[in-house]
Amino acid sequence: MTDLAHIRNFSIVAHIDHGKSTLADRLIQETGTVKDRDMKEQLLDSMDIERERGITIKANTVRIDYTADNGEQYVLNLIDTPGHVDFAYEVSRSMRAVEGSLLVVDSTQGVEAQTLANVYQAIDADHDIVPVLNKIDLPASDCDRVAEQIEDVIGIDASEAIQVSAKTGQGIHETLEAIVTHLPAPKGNLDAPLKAMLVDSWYDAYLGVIVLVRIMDGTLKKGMRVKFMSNNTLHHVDRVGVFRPEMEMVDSLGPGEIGFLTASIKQVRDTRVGDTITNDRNGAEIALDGFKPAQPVVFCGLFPVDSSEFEDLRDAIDKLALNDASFSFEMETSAALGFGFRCGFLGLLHLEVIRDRIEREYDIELITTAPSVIYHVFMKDGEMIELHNPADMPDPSKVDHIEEPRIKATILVPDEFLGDVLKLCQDRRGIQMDLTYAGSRAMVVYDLPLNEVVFDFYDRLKSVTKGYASFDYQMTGYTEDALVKMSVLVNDEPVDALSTMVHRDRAEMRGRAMCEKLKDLIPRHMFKIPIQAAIGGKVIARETLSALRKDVTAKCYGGDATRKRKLLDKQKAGKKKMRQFGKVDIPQEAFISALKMDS
Ligand SMILES: Nc1nc2c(ncn2[C@@H]2O[C@H](COP(=O)(O)OP(=O)(O)OP(=O)(O)O)[C@@H](O)[C@H]2O)c(=O)[nH]1
Repeated sequence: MTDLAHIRNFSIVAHIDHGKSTLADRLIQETGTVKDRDMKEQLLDSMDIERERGITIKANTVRIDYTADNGEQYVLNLIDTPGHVDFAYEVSRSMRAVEGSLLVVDSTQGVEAQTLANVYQAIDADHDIVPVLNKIDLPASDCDRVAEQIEDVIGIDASEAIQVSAKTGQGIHETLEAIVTHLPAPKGNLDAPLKAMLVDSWYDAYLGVIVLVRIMDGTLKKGMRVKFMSNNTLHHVDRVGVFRPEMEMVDSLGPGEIGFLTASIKQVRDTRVGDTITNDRNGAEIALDGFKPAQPVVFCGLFPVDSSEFEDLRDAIDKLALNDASFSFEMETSAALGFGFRCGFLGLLHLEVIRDRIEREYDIELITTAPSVIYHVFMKDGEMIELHNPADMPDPSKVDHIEEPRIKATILVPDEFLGDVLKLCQDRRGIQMDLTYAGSRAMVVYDLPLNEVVFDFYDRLKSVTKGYASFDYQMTGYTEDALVKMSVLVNDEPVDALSTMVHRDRAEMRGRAMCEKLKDLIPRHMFKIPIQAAIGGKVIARETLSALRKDVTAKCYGGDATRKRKLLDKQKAGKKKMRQFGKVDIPQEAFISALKMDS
C-alpha cells in the first residue's frame, strides 16, 4: 500500500492521432516499467484491431513507479482513455477515477474538436491539467501559436506547457516531474469502510471478469467478501492486483490506488460501471454518485450471408457482448435476409469495430443493414413507441407525429473549407448555432439530426475538407419533424433491409439517388428488374435494370464442357456474396453503398 501523498492518478486527453498512446509508451519506458526488449509500439492498445486501426477502444491502465528529482518514490497510475467520439462515455467514467490530466496537443496541428470535448470532460471532473505540446521534433511544430490557442480556446494557462517529442523522448522527464509537482495527490480515508469505484470491467478467458477499481476509502484485500451496492450482490474476492501493464498480484489496495479484482464473476453484465463496491458487513452506507450507463444510439441489422451460419453468428455475438456491455442485440427476422440480429452501438465506429471482429475473428461474412437511430413514434392513441428499425414502422394512419434525436456538433476547420462545411451541414438539415474564429480556423456549432450524421457525414466531412476538419458531437434531445418511412422494392418485392426513415422534403431526392445507385449495384439478370422507392403505397422514384441478353456460356460454342463448367463455377463464386430476394440476387455491398449520399 502506498501512502496518499506519494500517489498521482492521471489520464491523458487528446484529439485522435495527437500522440497520446506514443506518449504513454514513452512514460512507461522512461521509468523502466517495461524492459526495452519487451517494448512494443503502443503497448496499451492491446487488441489487434486497435493496433491495426491505430485507435484506442477500451480504457487501459498502467501503474508506474517513479523516483522524482526530489528523491521521493511515487506511484503514478495512468488510465488511458479512448479519443474517438463514439467512446466519449468511456472517457467520462475514467475521468472520475483520477485527479489530473495531461492535455496533449500536437504542436503542428493545434486544438481540435476532440481536444475540446475531452478537456471539457476533464474540467467537469475537476481535474488539474498539465498542457503538453507534442511532436516538437517536426519542422512544422509551432509551440507559441498552439500555446496561445490553448489559452484562447480552452481558457487554461499554457505558459508552462511542456514541450515534448513522444517520438524522440525529449521532454519526457519534464512531463514526469510535472505530474508529481503539478497534479494533486488523491484523498481518502484508510480507516473508513471500503468504498471502491467500479471503473471498467472486461472478460478474460482464464480469470473470468476482471474489474478495474479505484479505491476511495478503506482497503480492498484478497480473500474478503464484498458487496456491489447497485444490486446488493456479494462476491468473494479471489485476486487483487495492479497493471504494470501486465497483471501483478498484490495482497491489498488502499485509498487512492487503482487496480483490479477478480471474484469468479461470469459475465461483464453483472458488473455495473459506476457501481460502488464495499464490505459485505458494516459497509459504506452511501454509494458514490453513479455514472449513467452507456446507451446505444445507432442500430442496424447483422445477418449472415450464408444462412447456415446463423448459429455461429449467435455464438460470436454472445461472446462479444460478454465483454462489451454497451453493445446490445436481439434476434431479428427479415423477409429478405432471414434470421439475424438487430444490434445497438454507441456510434458508427463501434459498429464497424464489432462488424470487423465478427468477420475477422469468427470468419462469418455479414450483411449489414442501413444504420438507424431511435425514433420516438407517438401514436394517435397516446402511446409512444421507440422505433429501432424502420421496418417496424407502424401504420402511418395511426401515427400522430414522430420525433428524432438531434445533436450539437462542433466542427473545427481551416477557413478555406468553411463554405463547403456550411453547405454540408445545411444539406443535412442543420441549423447553425455559432461561428467563431480561432486564428485561421473557424469553429462552427450546428444543431443536426443524428440520423443525417450516423451514416456517412464524417466521411463526407473529411472528403470536403481534405481531412482537415475535426468533429465532435453530443446528443441534445428529441424534436418533432416531418419524417416518413421510405421503402425500396426490387422486382416488385419490398426489401425491408433497405427501408429508411427520411425527411418528407428530401424523400424524392433520396429515393431517386437510391434507385440509381441500386441500378448500378445489382447485376443484370435474365429478365427486366424494376427498382422503386415508395412512401406508403406511392412510388416516388423508379429505375429499370434491363435484362441480360447474352448467356455467359454462349461464346463457348462447340462442346468444350470443361470450359463451360469453369465459366459457370466462376459465376457461382461471384454469387457467393449475394443474397436472393425473390428471383433477384443483390450483392452485399449494395446494402451500404445504396445509402451513401453524394451531398
Ligand atoms: N514525429 C512525431 N510523431 C509522433 C510523435 N508522437 C506521436 N507521433 C506519431 O503520431 C501518430 C499518432 O500517435 P498515437 O500515439 O497513435 O496517437 P493517439 O493520440 O494515441 O491516437 P489514438 O490512440 O488513436 O487516439 C503515430 O503515427 C505516432 O508515431 C512525436 O512526438 N513526433
